[in-house]
Amino acid sequence: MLRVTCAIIQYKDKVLVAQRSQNMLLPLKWEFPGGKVEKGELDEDCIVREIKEELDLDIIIKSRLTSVVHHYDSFSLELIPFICLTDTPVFQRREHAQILWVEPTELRKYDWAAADIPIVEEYLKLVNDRIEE
Ligand SMILES: Nc1nc2c([nH]c(=O)n2[C@@H]2O[C@H](COP(=O)(O)OP(=O)(O)OP(=O)(O)O)[C@@H](O)[C@H]2O)c(=O)[nH]1
Repeated sequence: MLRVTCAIIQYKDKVLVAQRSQNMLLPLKWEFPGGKVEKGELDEDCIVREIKEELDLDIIIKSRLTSVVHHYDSFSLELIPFICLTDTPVFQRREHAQILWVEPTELRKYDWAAADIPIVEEYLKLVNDRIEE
């Protein structure tokens, strides 16, 4: 099965969300940036590489969330999410239609790729648990 990593990148109180471009698979759906794990590559190395390639952003990995197996009509994937940190909000937009820093409370507004929905929910639960502590 296709292994894909994605990053919930945090900067201060915001997280980065990206809209796939019209000519990508799942056009105009929102996702967390990332990409396919290469042969022999560690998931952790993949996400750091993809974020550097797609956004020219340096990240450090904070934690890993639960992987999601999802079956789209034309392919299946395992999506492996990481919570990551960066120390600058400045990124390059190289592949996506839009990339935005948003408040976690806004995350549910976006038209997510279906595989990302459980990841958004797990992340929101973590953020909310932290606020209630
Ligand atoms: N990056 C990313 N891909 C996702 C997410 N959710 C999701 O279903 N996908 C799907 O996972 C697949 C691989 O993602 P990708 O196109 O970013 O991978 P990549 O950069 O390595 O592709 P490339 O072969 O064009 O270089 C895509 O079909 C995409 O639709 C997500 O949150 N982030």
